[in-house]
Amino acid sequence: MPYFAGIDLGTSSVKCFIADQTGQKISAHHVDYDVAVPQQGYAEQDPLTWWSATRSAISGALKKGNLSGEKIKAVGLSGQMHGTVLLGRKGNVLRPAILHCDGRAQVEAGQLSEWLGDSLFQSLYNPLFSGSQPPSVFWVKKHEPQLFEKITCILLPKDYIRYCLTGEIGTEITDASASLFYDIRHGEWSRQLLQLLGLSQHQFPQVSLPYDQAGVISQTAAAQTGLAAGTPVVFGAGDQAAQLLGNGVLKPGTATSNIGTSGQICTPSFGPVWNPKGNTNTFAHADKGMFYIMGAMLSAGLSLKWFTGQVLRDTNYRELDEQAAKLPVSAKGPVFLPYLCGERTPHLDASAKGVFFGLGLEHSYLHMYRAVMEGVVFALKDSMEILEALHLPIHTVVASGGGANSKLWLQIQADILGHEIRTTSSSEQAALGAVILAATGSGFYADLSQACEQMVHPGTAYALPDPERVCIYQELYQTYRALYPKLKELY
Ligand SMILES: Nc1ncnc2c1ncn2[C@@H]1O[C@H](COP(=O)(O)OP(=O)(O)O)[C@@H](O)[C@H]1O
Ligand SMILES: O=C(CO)[C@@H](O)[C@H](O)COP(=O)(O)O
Repeated sequence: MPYFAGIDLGTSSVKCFIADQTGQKISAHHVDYDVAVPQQGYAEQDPLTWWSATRSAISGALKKGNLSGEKIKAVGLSGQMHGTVLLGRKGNVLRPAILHCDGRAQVEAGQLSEWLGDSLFQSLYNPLFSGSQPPSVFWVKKHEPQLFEKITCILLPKDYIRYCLTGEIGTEITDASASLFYDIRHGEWSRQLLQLLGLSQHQFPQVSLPYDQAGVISQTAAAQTGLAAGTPVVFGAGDQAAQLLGNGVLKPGTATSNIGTSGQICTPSFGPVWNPKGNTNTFAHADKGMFYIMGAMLSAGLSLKWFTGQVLRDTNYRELDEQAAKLPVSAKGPVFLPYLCGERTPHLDASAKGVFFGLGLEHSYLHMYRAVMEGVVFALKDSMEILEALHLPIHTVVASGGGANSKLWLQIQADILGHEIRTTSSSEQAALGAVILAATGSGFYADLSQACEQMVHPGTAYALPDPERVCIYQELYQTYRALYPKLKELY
């Protein structure tokens, strides 16, 4: 039976997931890394650390499954989006990557948006935000001008890993459209932005389809990973398109509620959706011609990781979940605002900060633990409400990302979002999406729909909204919503 490998380069870890043609997990291994914060609001990772972690994740997965590299018929990729990897003339990394959650370039995002006005917004379909590529590159131009002059190539995170695996430079439409250098309306790298920043088309990779073959595993990468030289590698997709795919969500009507390091509500559409308020994103989906619309928060799983790691100093989620689930839900709070790194949807404010509101002597660490989970879901509800106001049909919600491992968090999502929450059988949805791209690109399936039918299966975990808790959370959500406008000035 043929096996396929999917590599998902997350913000907290890189995962290598090996599956057979039915999507069944054969083996998986992940390697964690940190986000460097050299100054307040900055978020960086060294691409060389990604590559070394990816090598270990691949060789670890092969070893755990007792597999030789020859068993893997094709490799696909998924990865954190929007971030900026800068390469020099010899393909050398010029500086640490500036990540999607980096808040340093808020001024630059504002300046570019102001100078280029509505025509830029209309061609990108998305507002620029700090952490997306154009403001980050503009920041480099202003603050590191000598380094800026050395830039030969601007890449997205997972595209750097593919370059290490194959020696070939390239990108694909899901990640290109989310770089915010790509003019969705005209289907090319934005001439306006390139001209303004003094960049040329040659500094950007060619844009392919996610399931196209990008190259093969090189001799060097084979020696470093255990994969066989010559194994086909497909381009892959940005992690939101990949997790949609790994959940089998290709058509409108279903949304994913993703709690990874960051969090997103995403739903497919047949074309880009124009949102004049600019507080959602419209990016290309993995299937040719399809799009998805997304509301994105910055600190989802990260909020819980921060609270358990830095405050409780106890990361036993299972035990904490069990105890917190016993507390009655109360409309009196406390309420947590999960803006630890600023926020994207709906506020687009890199200066926003995390807050616990309404603490009293009656509250314990468990109330705070659950408030963190609730605050994350309130932020996802903000996104859901905007998508619904844009008349996007959402009949079914599928939970995704590391947060879907928590039964309590699934229930909180059902009660706050007011939808039944389903899951799929895989706990590595974005990596499974990368596997699906590999299986389709290597000709094993005719198209992505057929691959999803065969490789994505319903999970046993689900949660139904409880009418009483739904009412209590509606009240608490009003408090949550009222807090940001009152605090904005103080931030
Ligand atoms: N059992 C669990 N209970 C609650 N949260 C969990 C659990 N397992 C993972 N998580 C959350 O999932 C997050 C990681 O999700 P993941 O999708 O792996 O992130 P990324 O792709 O960004 O690396 C963690 O930060 C943590 O908050
Ligand atoms: O920023 C976005 C989507 O806009 C995220 O999808 C990032 O790409 C990172 O995802 P995680 O590592 O948090 O899962």
